[in-house]
Amino acid sequence: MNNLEIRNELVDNYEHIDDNLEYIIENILQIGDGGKEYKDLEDDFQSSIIKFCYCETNSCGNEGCIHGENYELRNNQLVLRNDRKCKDIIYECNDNCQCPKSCLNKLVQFGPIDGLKIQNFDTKGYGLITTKTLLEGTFICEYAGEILTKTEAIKRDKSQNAINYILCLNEISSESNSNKIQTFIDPRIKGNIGRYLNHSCDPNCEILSVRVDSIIPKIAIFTKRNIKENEELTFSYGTVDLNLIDEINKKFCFCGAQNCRIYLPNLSFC
Ligand SMILES: C[S@@+](CC[C@H](N)C(=O)[O-])C[C@H]1O[C@@H](n2cnc3c(N)ncnc32)[C@H](O)[C@@H]1O
Repeated sequence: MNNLEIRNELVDNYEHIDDNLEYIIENILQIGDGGKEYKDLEDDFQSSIIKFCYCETNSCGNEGCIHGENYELRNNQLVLRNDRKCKDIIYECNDNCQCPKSCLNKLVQFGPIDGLKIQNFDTKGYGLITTKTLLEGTFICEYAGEILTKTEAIKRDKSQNAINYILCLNEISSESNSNKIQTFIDPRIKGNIGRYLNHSCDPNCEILSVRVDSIIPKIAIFTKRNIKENEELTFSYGTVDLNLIDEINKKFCFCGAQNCRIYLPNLSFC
């Protein structure tokens, strides 16, 4: 499939298996409580990135361009470059950029790949498999849900005992090492296809933080290696710190990997 020819807007044809869930194709802001923390989050959610580029080439490879050269064409498909400038954080080009419409630095913003299927894995609940083979560096989907304040994330974390969907992304600011940017996403009730991805201690996918036009990052799932058809897609939910897991929240991991850490990772709120 040639992504470049087919996609120039977000396309997501997936749906939930449970009618009580609301399918959303992008992150949305939680319902507010009017407090300062919520208002700050709302400001961030509504703010736009003002750094755009003026590149004349498809790859935005100009020296000084903050965006480009994150992806490359392999087998007629856009995949992550191994030698990209920044390993964890990606800035994609947006509508304000002056680069050509055919710019290669737009991928996550166009939505999930085709061929994802929800499957029941018994001990782990539902999971996501791919019905086709995938190259290393392929974008799978976003982990999209409600963007929460930290207070709301902690509150919901305490009440989501059986199955927990809240993901906390920690980014270290380049300006100051001590400045951590935290993003809390909950796709439990309002979420996209990414909410079905299970954890593995030896995952075949990884998460990257991707920004297009908002300060709030998208959490994007990419393959870490070539993947065969019908394989389950997994990523690591984080680290396991037994000192931080209380008995009630200790959950066994059933990933089946040789290096399995026995318990599911716990949310790191600090
Ligand atoms: C983001 S959801 C993944 C989808 C979920 N399995 C479902 O049925 O909707 C995360 C939850 O899935 C379950 N889960 C994910 N990975 C697991 C694993 N390796 N072992 C056991 N349970 C797992 C846990 O209940 C976890 O809180």
